[in-house]
Amino acid sequence: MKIFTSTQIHELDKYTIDHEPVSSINLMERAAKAITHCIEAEWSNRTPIVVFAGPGNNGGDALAVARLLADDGYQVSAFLFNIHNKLSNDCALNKKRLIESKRIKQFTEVSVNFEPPTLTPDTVVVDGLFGSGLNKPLTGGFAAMVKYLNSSPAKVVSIDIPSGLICEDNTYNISANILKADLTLTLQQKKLSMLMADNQKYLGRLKVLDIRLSPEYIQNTDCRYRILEENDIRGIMQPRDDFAHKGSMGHALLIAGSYGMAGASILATKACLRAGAGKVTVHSPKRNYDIMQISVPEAIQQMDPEETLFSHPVDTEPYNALGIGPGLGSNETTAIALIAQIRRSTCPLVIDADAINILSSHRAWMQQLPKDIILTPHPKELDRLAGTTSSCCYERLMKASELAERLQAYILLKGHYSALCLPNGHIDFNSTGNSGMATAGSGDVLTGIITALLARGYDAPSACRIGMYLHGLAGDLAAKDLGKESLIAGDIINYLPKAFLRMED
Ligand SMILES: NC(=O)C1=CN([C@@H]2O[C@H](COP(=O)(O)OP(=O)(O)OC[C@H]3O[C@@H](n4cnc5c(N)ncnc54)[C@H](O)[C@@H]3O)[C@@H](O)[C@H]2O)[C@@H](O)CC1
Ligand SMILES: [K+]
Repeated sequence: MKIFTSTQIHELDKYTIDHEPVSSINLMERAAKAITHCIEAEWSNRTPIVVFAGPGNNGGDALAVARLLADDGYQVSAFLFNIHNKLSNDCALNKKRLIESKRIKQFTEVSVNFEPPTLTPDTVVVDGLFGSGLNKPLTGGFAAMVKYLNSSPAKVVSIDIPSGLICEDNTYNISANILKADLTLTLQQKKLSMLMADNQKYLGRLKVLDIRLSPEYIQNTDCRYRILEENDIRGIMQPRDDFAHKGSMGHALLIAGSYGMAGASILATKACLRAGAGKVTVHSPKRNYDIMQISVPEAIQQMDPEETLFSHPVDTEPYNALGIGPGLGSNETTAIALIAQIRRSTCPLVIDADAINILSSHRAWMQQLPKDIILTPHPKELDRLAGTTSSCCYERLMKASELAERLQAYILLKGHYSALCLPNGHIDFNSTGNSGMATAGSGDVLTGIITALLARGYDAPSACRIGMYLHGLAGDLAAKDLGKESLIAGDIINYLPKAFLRMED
């Protein structure tokens, strides 16, 4: 699913009007009907409804919803905020239609003073103050209104987007001036800000309503952001060749696990095997030999000359991909071995965990990273790597994207909607996964999976897309059986076969 920017949404709206063709007022009626339908499915007509409409088309939607609900027997009061005496055409037309329909209990147009109504816990507020046209944070009277609604006991349904939340960049927005909805009914597609962890508190439950905007525009318009769905992944997954043998399915090398951190290398290695690599070699310090041999008998052991850490880069000639970092530690000897390893590697590379932390504390080395390298930081690792301390998810995402462009690398920023930042500035969001996967070792599993896919011959973007999707899907399947609370990284590996099976259906 493509994620359009607010500018593109505006164009999509216009294109639909011109090409379907449909008049803009009828398109608004279509949206209003879909919204009304959802509200009626949730609340009976004994529910008092208070509608807050702004001066633009979001307000137009809200006034149309007010009329439709009143027509269906709901007790509706509506407030239209027209402080600059300027309404969009369709908002003005819907104001006229609402007044003419006469079913409404109360309609108030606010130009200067606003006497807030009493909102009871059983009231449903329909928020149509601002939608995708909001281009700066709310201030003054509108900010005060949001605060009043946020402190009221009423349930809030936001049309398109909670008022005050901007579709893309909320870096300088003020949390108190953004409405906290209980239900957000967004039109046609999710907005970028809805994918950010720090904005979830405003959305409540989120539903996407299809209002049949031009499929042609949607298909033909290039888009910086998209959410990867099952079909996108099915489209790039290759069937396993009937004549495959272990030599043709790729030989993956993992350099992982210092003494005391063998678990990370065990998880990455098992995941790599389960993700279908023909052969997996794992390089670890001598003292981890027994535990590795016992835990993953399917893997080939390669021992570092050091007892407790990674110290010697290896020849990557025999391997088709290298994953490095899980449980590696950040000892200076390891740091020097890491950069030497990166320099001499001739195969595709995945850099994770401690390997990322080492690069963060030796930033000059970043210039030596080969093109097309994959980095899989979680937010804190990204902050260290990019040298930022932002608590704003959008700002962090933009930093990750800039870094991906600068390094010509693939940066997979892990999170609920893991974001794959591509060298061309585009960003693909993952749609699988759940909060149960926020557990130690989950990232090591992802590294193992992506390394396997690279070794099997997928290119870097496909390996990242398939890898994060399957990782999340395995987590979802595990959570279905086991619940989220007790999920551990090993469960993700155990459910990886089922995730593959699902994709083969
Ligand atoms: N895009 C689509 O596909 C459709 C959009 N529709 C509705 O149209 C909405 C977008 O309408 P508009 O583009 O008219 O935009 P909005 O209704 O979101 O708001 C636009 C108005 O707000 C003002 N404004 C912007 N930032 C402000 C701020 N910080 N403080 C005060 N005023 C501010 C603008 O000057 C403008 O007057 C959507 O959210 C949706 O609800 C629907 O009618 C149907 C189809
Ligand atoms: K809104």
